[in-house]
Amino acid sequence: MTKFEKAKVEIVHEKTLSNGWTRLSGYQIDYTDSDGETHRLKREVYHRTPAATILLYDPKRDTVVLVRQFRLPVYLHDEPAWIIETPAGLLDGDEPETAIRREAMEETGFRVRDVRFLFKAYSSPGSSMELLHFFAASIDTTDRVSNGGGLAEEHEDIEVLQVPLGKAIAMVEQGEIADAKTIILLQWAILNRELLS
Ligand SMILES: Nc1nc2c(ncn2[C@@H]2O[C@H](COP(=O)(O)OP(=O)(O)O[C@H]3O[C@H](CO)[C@@H](O)[C@H](O)[C@@H]3O)[C@@H](O)[C@H]2O)c(=O)[nH]1
Ligand SMILES: [Mg+2]
Repeated sequence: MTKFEKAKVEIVHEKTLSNGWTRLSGYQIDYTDSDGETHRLKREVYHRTPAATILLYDPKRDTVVLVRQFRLPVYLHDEPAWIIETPAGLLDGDEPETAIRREAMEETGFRVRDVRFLFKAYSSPGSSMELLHFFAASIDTTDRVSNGGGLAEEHEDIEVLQVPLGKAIAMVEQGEIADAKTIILLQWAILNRELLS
């Protein structure tokens, strides 16, 4: 018997509060709690679409490929806002693997050969529907077929970095890498890098 055996949820009402880049909805739900009592709750949800991210690891050099770009939400924290992340992008209706191959190429110029699906994770489940698909691939210098840098028509302005894995981990500890998906993939690399050699 789990705590939530009596719990259930009924959606009573949904209203679009904002319909810009991301739709924001206000919900009223009848939440029956673990004691069997029903309460009407208000919750707001960002309808983020699925996305994917990838660890590009060069086993010969023990380096990872990271991207640096401007992120407005970080700027609003008064922090340095050109932050370092693993390559990532929205699926835009494609299968996750197709999408991550496309994003890796657009952002870094690396053509990904074999790709390994790792896991899916909700990036912020209390407020956002975003579900991130995590991948890893081994690359070497010959797989770099263009400069990457992102799509000019979307005003993407991306710097491509090739960083020793040990240095990237030190950058997490020093706060120089502060993006959750990136930290997850770097830690996966420390635990599992022999799978990519
Ligand atoms: N017009 C408009 N464009 C936007 C907005 N927000 C982002 N864009 C543009 O939308 C494109 C999204 O690029 P992707 O590479 O597909 O996505 P991403 O921004 O890298 O997203 C990834 O990282 C995010 C931050 O960690 C994640 O939130 C996201 O799910 C994904 O993993 C970029 O050209 C970006 O400038 C907006 O509010 N308005
Ligand atoms: Mg991106």
